[in-house]
Amino acid sequence: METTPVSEDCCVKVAVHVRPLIVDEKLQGCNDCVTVSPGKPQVQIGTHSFTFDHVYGSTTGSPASSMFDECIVPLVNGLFQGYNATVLAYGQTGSGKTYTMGTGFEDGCHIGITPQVMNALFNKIDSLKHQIQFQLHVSFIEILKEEVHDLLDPTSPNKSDTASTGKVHVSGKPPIQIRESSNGVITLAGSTEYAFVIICYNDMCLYSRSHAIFTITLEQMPIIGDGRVHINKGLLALGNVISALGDEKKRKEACISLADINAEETLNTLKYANRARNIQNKPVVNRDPMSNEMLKMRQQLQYLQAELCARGGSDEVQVLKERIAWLEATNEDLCQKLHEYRKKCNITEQCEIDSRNFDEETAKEWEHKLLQNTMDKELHELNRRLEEKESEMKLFGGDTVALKQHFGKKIQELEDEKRAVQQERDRLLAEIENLSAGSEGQKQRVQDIHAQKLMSLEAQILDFKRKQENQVQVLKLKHKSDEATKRLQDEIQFIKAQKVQLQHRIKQEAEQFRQWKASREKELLQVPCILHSDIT
Ligand SMILES: Nc1ncnc2c1ncn2[C@@H]1O[C@H](COP(=O)(O)OP(=O)(O)OP(=O)(O)O)[C@@H](O)[C@H]1O
Repeated sequence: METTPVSEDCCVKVAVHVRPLIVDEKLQGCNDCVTVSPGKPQVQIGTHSFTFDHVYGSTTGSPASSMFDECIVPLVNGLFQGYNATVLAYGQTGSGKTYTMGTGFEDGCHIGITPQVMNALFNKIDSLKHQIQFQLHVSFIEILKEEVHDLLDPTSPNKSDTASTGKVHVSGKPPIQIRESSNGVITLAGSTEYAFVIICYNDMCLYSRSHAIFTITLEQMPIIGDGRVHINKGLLALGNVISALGDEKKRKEACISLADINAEETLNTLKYANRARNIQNKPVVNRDPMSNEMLKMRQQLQYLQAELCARGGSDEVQVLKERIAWLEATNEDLCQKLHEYRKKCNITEQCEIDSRNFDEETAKEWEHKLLQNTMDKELHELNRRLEEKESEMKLFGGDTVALKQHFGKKIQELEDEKRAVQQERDRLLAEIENLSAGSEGQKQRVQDIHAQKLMSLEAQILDFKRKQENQVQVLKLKHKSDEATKRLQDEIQFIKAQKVQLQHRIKQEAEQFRQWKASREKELLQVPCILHSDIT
């Protein structure tokens, strides 16, 4: 159980119950030794004066009939709120503890505290039974010679007798162990505890005893729909002398006798009771942690439900609804604008793409034209060089032919002349041969003529040789010329090859540009389709 402290501390309340002189005391001639101040909770004994919370009995004290309402009812009410309480009757033997606590039942018309507590308890349970489910647990023990015995033990042979006589009897059960837990709670290990969902007054009265501790444990669960949740658990121990000083809230009844023969004991009792008033308590509510949480949630739920109900028909809700409607309309409008903006963005973007495409195309065309121009110039230069070389070649080629014809003719002429000279020589040599058979004179004359002719021929042959040497020189020059021509022809071939390559490149570049332009135009033709699909 969780305990919830309350804000205020409180002292143990002490009430003094002064019983009248009983018959035996009167017979013994006893006199009153206790004086109660009229209308005040004060008691005088000899020279001692004590002030308590209440003083009942005697001729000048409060009537004992008001004791329950004034002292006990607040404790019973506190029990339903989850507070513990103890009512302890203290006093010497025969001072009226049993009479006051009402556990004897032998006094006929008198009803003591315990029966009244039970009566009040069941009345209250009855009035709340539709809202709260209750469970009562009772235990009843006695203390005799410092041993604790269970008076609710069903095996006890004297159970019925003790209930009727109100006297203390030892049950057959082993002594109960008194234990104190770490949080100061006193428990009675081994005691029998009776649990009652619905208990009647008479049932509880069966277990009433004097010189004993009667403990009532009350558990409460609110009835909410089908669910049952523990709220708190209160403990009311009537006459609990064991844990009196450790309990959280106590009501102390001090019973005293008026008889002067008990004056010393009465004085001690009053001193003890007076000290007990100084004991400070800090009341706490025993609450189940789960129920505590549930209670918070329930309170929150109730608060929210109340707020919801309160707002349900208020102007604030109407304003909020209108604001929601306005926000929704604004949102729709903004969505529409966003859609249109995106559409425009797409178109602008496409225009930019087109622009970029246009720029790219222009640049490409410029590049193409520049390249074509450069290559045209290069081709033109090649043509110029080719023309030059061909002109040079033509020049070389013309001279060579003319020279060839010239030398060919010359060689032919020289060959002819050489052949003619050789024939003439051969004829002369033949004539010289024939002259050997003729006259000496004739021979001599003929030889002379022939010698002259031979000389002339030899001179002619020498001339031919010289001409031939010139011819050789000319041929050497021609060879050189042929080599130059060959180089020139190679150059022309090279230039022609370059020209062919350049023309091929020009053609290739033009074709590439044409293809690029065609694909660009094709892309541009596809643009409207892209826009259409994007907008859709
Ligand atoms: N207020 C009272 N008015 C009339 N008679 C009383 C009152 N208080 C006690 N008596 C009577 O005094 C006698 C002794 O009382 P009681 O048995 O209650 O004392 P006790 O303190 O319980 O004694 P013990 O400690 O020995 O059990 C009983 O006969 C009882 O009827």
